[in-house]
Amino acid sequence: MKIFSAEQIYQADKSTIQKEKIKSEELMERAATQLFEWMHSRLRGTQVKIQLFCGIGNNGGDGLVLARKLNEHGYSIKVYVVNYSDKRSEDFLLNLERLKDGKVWPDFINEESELPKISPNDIVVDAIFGIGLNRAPDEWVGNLIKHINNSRAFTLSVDVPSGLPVDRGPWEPSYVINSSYVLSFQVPKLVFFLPRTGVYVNQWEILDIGLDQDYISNTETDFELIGRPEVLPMYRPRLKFSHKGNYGHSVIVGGSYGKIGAVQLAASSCLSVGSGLVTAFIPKCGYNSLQTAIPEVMVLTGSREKNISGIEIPFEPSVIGVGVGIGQDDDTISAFGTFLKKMDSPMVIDADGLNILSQNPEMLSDVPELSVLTPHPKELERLIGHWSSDFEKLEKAKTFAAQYNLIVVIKGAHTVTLFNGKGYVNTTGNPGMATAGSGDVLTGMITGLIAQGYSTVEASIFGVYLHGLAGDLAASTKGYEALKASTLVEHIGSAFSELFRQPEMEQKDKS
Ligand SMILES: NC(=O)C1=CN([C@@H]2O[C@H](COP(=O)(O)OP(=O)(O)OC[C@H]3O[C@@H](n4cnc5c(N)ncnc54)[C@H](OP(=O)(O)O)[C@@H]3O)[C@@H](O)[C@H]2O)[C@H](O)CC1
Ligand SMILES: [K+]
Repeated sequence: MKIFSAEQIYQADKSTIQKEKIKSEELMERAATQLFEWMHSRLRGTQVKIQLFCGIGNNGGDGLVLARKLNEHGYSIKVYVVNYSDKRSEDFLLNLERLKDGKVWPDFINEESELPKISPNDIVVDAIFGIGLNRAPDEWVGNLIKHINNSRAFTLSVDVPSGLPVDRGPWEPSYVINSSYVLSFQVPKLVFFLPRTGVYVNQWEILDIGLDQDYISNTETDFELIGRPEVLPMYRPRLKFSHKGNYGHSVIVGGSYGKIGAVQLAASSCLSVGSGLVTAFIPKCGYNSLQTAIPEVMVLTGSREKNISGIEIPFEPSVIGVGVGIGQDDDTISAFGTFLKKMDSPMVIDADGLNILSQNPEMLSDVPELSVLTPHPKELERLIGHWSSDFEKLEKAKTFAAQYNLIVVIKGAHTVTLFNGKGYVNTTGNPGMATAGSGDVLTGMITGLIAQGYSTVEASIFGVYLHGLAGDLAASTKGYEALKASTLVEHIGSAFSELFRQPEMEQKDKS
């Protein structure tokens, strides 16, 4: 699903109004009707107090229409207009009159007003600011937002949490609504998925308000949300008359004394995702344990006992996953540098492989083009430097990826794969996956997919999605805390099956 910028959403708005020959107020009515139906289908007339805080723009206008409809259906409502500007939108004004026609008179809140009482049992509708927010809210508006947050009432945000800009980090982090639920019009917003801004969104849902489909399908976006519909077309079915030679030979290079398990996890994930053959290159100390743990994996060792000091692969691998558990011994660093120079196969570089690159940036130009780097935020910071917002991080990482013609997979709650100026935002996974070895599993999975002929970017997007799905399936039986990286590997097969589960079966499961 495409993730539009605010500008593109306004454009979609305009295009819908022109094409359908409707007025903007009708689109607002349509949007707010969706809001009302969402609430009404859940509340079914419950007499809970609903406090609606409406700004003076179109986000506030949506709130006023919703208030009118709730009132018409007998709900107990209280409406406040947060009067932060004289520049009220036309549709706001029109709907203010319509609300008054229904004998609902809002209280106007300004700088001098007392903060209204909000009980934790109330429902707050947050329609103060939408995607039009373009500067820091005034202090008194910020204080109102803090007051709403402190009330602990269930807070339903219209389109976006108020105070959260959609194309940058917030000016003042405490002046943003902590939304219990965001009902976002037509498209998800990027800020829902980024670590510093996603924290304001507990849950979100899209409301389809029928914006122009032609505009939506013909417009290129900088970011895309990756769900099942996006990954299914990437899947490469295995052919009946194929053999292991058709599915590539992966090499996993890594490990050091005490960290052979990292290679074990990567190699077994690589096999489980379908790589035809897998060879591991490790220091001698890991030979017995690795051969015993995974009989399917072939093992090559270097000359040293405890770490890698030279890497010789006596064949041309389809792909190389390198860095897991490799350590940062001086000899390992120079072995890694030499290896990068002589190899042409695409690589998936993780962990200390990345740390070696950040300390020896001259090596970056030797990384084969279109290889994949899989940093977690700390490793990324070592590679690209500090950032002050998620947006700056994404821009810097995009520039870095373009400079070396690489794919950068920024791991996190919503892992973002960056390639060719575009970001692919993953939707699977859970906090149980924040555990030792989880990254090694991802490295193995992406490597194994590349071995089978997936392009490196598809392998990254698909691998990240499957890894998260395996984690979700594992968590459904194990819970978050007990989830181990090896449990992820065990669930890779079910993750593939889950991809092809029919919607009817899902329905049946729910009943
Ligand atoms: N296509 C859709 O998704 C539809 C969305 N709708 C809703 O419309 C809002 C966007 O409405 P808009 O009026 O453009 O913007 P806001 O309501 O977010 O803000 C109103 C104005 O407030 C001014 N502003 C911005 N920041 C501040 C601030 N910190 N303090 C004071 N005032 C501020 C700004 O105007 P200026 O001229 O003063 O800059 C804003 O324009 C969207 O989120 C949806 O809820 C439609 O209802 C249906 C279609
Ligand atoms: K809002």
